[in-house]
Amino acid sequence: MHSRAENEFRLLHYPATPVSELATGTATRIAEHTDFGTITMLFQDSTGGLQVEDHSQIGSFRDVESSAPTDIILNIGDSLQRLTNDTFKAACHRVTYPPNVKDNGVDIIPERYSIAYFAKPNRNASIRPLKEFITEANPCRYENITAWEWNNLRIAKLY
Ligand SMILES: O=C(O)CCC(=O)C(=O)O
Ligand SMILES: [Fe+2]
Repeated sequence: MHSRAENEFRLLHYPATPVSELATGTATRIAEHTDFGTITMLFQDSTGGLQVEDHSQIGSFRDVESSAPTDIILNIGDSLQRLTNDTFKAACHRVTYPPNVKDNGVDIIPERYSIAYFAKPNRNASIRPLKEFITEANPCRYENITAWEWNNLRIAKLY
């Protein structure tokens, strides 16, 4: 399913931004979203600001703090959620101001660098739920669609 290595590699640079703009929503670093592929490997610098939504409390986001810049954060993406028929749920995440900046009286959040490696199924592969994840109690939840069709549907919705 990943034999063609149709993956994506993204180098991100977020410029320094006033806290007030992020707090009021005039600016965003990256708005909440799920990734489209199966698994994303994420490397972040020490600036912070990455948050993930708590599946048990939808709408509430928790800070993801790395203990070292060499830490790798693994995110589940939509394709793995579909393939596993919701057994593994995609992680909804976003980047905003780092924890505690408001209390520390910081006006400008420093620039931020991160690297994301998106593992994606072969474009022509179906991401219909695998039969191992379909049971009477958990019937098939997703239509048959290729990874590329799904990718393009998500892009069309975002932009
Ligand atoms: O910069 C980050 O840590 C997150 C980037 C991200 O979520 C993405 O590019 O999909
Ligand atoms: Fe992402």
